Amino acid sequence: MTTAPTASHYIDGSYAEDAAGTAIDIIYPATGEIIGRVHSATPEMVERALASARRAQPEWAAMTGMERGRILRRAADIIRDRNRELSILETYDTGKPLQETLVADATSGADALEYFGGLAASLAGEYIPQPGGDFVYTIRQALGVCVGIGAWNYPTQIACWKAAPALACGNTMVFKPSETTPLCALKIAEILTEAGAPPGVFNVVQGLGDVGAALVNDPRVAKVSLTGSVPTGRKVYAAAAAGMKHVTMELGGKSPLIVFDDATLDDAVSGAILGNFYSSGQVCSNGTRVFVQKGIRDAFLARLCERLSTAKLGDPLDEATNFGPMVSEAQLSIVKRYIAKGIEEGASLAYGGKRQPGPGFFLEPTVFAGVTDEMTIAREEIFGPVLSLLEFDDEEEVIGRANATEFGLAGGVFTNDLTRAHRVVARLEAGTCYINTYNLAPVEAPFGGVKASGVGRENSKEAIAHYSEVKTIHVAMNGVEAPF
Ligand SMILES: NC(=O)c1ccc[n+]([C@@H]2O[C@H](COP(=O)([O-])OP(=O)(O)OC[C@H]3O[C@@H](n4cnc5c(N)ncnc54)[C@H](O)[C@@H]3O)[C@@H](O)[C@H]2O)c1
Ligand SMILES: NCCCC=O
Repeated sequence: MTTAPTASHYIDGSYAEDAAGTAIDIIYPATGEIIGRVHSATPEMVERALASARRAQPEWAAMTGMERGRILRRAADIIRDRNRELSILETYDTGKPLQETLVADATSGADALEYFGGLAASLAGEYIPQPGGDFVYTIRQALGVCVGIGAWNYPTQIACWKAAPALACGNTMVFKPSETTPLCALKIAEILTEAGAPPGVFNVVQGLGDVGAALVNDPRVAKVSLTGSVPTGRKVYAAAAAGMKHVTMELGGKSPLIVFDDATLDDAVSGAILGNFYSSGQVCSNGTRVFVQKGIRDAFLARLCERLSTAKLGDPLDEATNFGPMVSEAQLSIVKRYIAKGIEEGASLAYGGKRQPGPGFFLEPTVFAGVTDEMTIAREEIFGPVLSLLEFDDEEEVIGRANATEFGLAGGVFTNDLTRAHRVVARLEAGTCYINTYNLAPVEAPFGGVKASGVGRENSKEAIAHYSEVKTIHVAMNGVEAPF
């Protein structure tokens, strides 16, 4: 299979190139090899993409929801038919093991297109009766041209989670993938065209932050949906506010995972593994602060380390591999700096911590014990395979400590006392909570953060409100009275 893209951008229903743009190497994280190259969008490419999206939007919005939905559902079917090929591409883009990408990426993208394709026909307003037979009705209208900006950890999923609700509502989109993972969104654009989306409905341009900023600042853009870090979120939110644009902000986290001493030990350890080491720890909602009640702390740590010793690091394209490399040398360096900081500040390295010799950006799954709330590794998002284990005595204490962060993306509780579980999650300051499980994100359920972790929700019926607006129409049936 060839991984090099046909061209850098996808505009107005076909691939487009402008070699004048700065070259961006595409690096396979498992080997460090350059497997392709794209060019950052020049101002001319940005203009072409936005003009195309603007041109296409009224006609796309004028189609019935049924017609738009049919195209999205056809795209979902094509994605499912090509799941293996798309999963391999996702693995080349990100380094995530094929074992994972086969079930979590293109499939999740297909779920979004299928779900919002199904909803499209039912997007309707309300009829509101008024005295004397007058009435009000509302209609739900598209916003216009939307911009999607992606992070590098889930390139297929992020493109689809943004495109599917946007397009279902009658918007068009210009999507800018992360410069680290430029491949997958191009395939989604190609598939949408194959499924029948008219030219300009979904466009992809490559580039770094400057290209993202050019899109966000353009007056033709009505909405911006960003998946990225909190610092980038602050910049993009501010730029969007200047243009009074709608936003969805899916940002970073430092989520708590609370394990009470009555939890089923192996389930709690499974939750901690899913919440720290899936995708080599590069998941926004990860429960990286694992609070374990004192009575089971030693047993928990021993079992966690025992199970980590069975992780299979290696060639991500080998389906037996279940732990891949970090996405880039740069991200690996960031994480290594955090590991050094953890040691320097007195946390005890209980497992891993080392880069794997050889090519690629492999870092061992890493566990710190004896972590305290003030340590850097307990406060900042690391975005790598580093779990911090903290101890606690009681419920009240742990809720206070769990919430003592600027982030609010997710949170989890493991306990067999379900009354306590519901009581605790009700008080966690987080957009998504888990009881006796962790890190699920089905398309039917809202996903997003509170506090600095974000604004708005992706997925579920909630996302419709973030990609459309309601128009209110008052109708008089009995003439009009006026004071003079
Ligand atoms: N909440 C979520 O759903 C979610 C999901 C995945 C990742 N994330 C977060 O993403 C981060 C990791 O991804 P990253 O390193 O790619 O994030 P990042 O913030 O560095 O970049 C995200 C995107 O924003 C673009 N960008 C940068 N500066 C910009 C600007 N001024 N204007 C417009 N666009 C700009 C980048 O080119 C990239 O496409 C982590 O913090 C992680 O938690 C959040
Ligand atoms: N599978 C959900 C991932 C979202 C954040 O990284």
